[in-house]
Amino acid sequence: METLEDCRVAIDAIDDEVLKLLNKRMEIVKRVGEIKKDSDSAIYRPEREKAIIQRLTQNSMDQQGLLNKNAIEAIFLEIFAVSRNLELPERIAYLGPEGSFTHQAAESRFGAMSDYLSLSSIHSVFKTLEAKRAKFGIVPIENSRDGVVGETLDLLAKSSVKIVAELYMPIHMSFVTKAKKISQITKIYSKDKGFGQCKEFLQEYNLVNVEQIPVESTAKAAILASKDPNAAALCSHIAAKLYRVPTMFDRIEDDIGSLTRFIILSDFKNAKSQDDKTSILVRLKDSVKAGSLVHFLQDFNEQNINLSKIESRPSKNKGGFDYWFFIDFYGHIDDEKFQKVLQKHKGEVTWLGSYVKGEEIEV
Ligand SMILES: C=C(O[C@@H]1C=C(C(=O)O)C=C[C@H]1O)C(=O)O
Repeated sequence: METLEDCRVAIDAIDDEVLKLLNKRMEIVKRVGEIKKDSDSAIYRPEREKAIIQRLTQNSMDQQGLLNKNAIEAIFLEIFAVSRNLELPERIAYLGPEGSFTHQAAESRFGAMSDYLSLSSIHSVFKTLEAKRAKFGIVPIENSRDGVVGETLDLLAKSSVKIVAELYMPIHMSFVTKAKKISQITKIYSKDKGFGQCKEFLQEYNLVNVEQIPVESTAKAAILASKDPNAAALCSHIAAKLYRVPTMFDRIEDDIGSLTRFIILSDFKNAKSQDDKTSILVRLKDSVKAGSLVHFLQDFNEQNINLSKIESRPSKNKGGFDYWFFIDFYGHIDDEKFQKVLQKHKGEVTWLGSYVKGEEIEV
């Protein structure tokens, strides 16, 4: 294969094969959809998707192929999304506006072709799921730098919707503008936190004296920058793409390692996998009595269950100081050892979801 033309002929032939195989795959996917419909089971099976990616990554390594895990994930997550839509199109509600980081997280899981619903608050995402106006919801739950999103925890405590998956996404900020030169920029839009996250960049590029205008979201900032050739925005790259504002600098955040954990909400229970996490809400009968939390945690310890997180929140139920605990642990709600703990704490534990342990996704 010496010439460009030869290579292109070979690529075309391979693409024809790939397409044939994809169509063959989709025929089987349709049958899976019918089987699931007959048995009334969930379309989205994150544990199966994760197992496929792991198997293919291993295959690729064994074959010494050029595709690494990130590349395989990028291709196959899109294939899964198209497959699920073929089985049954299901709407996904997310914390908007379009171009928000949550939108980016949603697209990374549900692909570009799904039926999305942008909502203006976390509360509306929960309400929409409860009213069955969408099958899935996606909201942020914590950031590695800023801590938990209190509204999400409080709504999980009240709502019947369950966590069915989690994912961790690096939060990268871009400096976007229609201006040709940095010196032409007279104002910068972003969310207040956006300015806070990019202080060093603004200093380095002598932009601290340029007018900074805080707006409701980084996506709104991108919209405003798209309308003014002398304005810039600090926003996500998806917002820049969506509102067609060219990126001047990428990854301008001060803290490169900042990750946000997002949860995917729905109304079903996942089957067990090899690598699960479970979230529960614990309302101890006497949360402030010395030792009551210690005793509760000791029961986990005795069963050899490892916790990944514990967070206390004011219950907002009583006048004084009364706390609830949000606990994440490794395992599934149906594990025998967790059922043993549950037996001892009847009435104190609410199950919030069991799901495959999430990984950091590349964006
Ligand atoms: C096809 C299925 O449904 C969905 C799509 C998958 C796929 O395209 O491979 C895998 C898991 C499910 O989220 C299935 O459950 O096997």
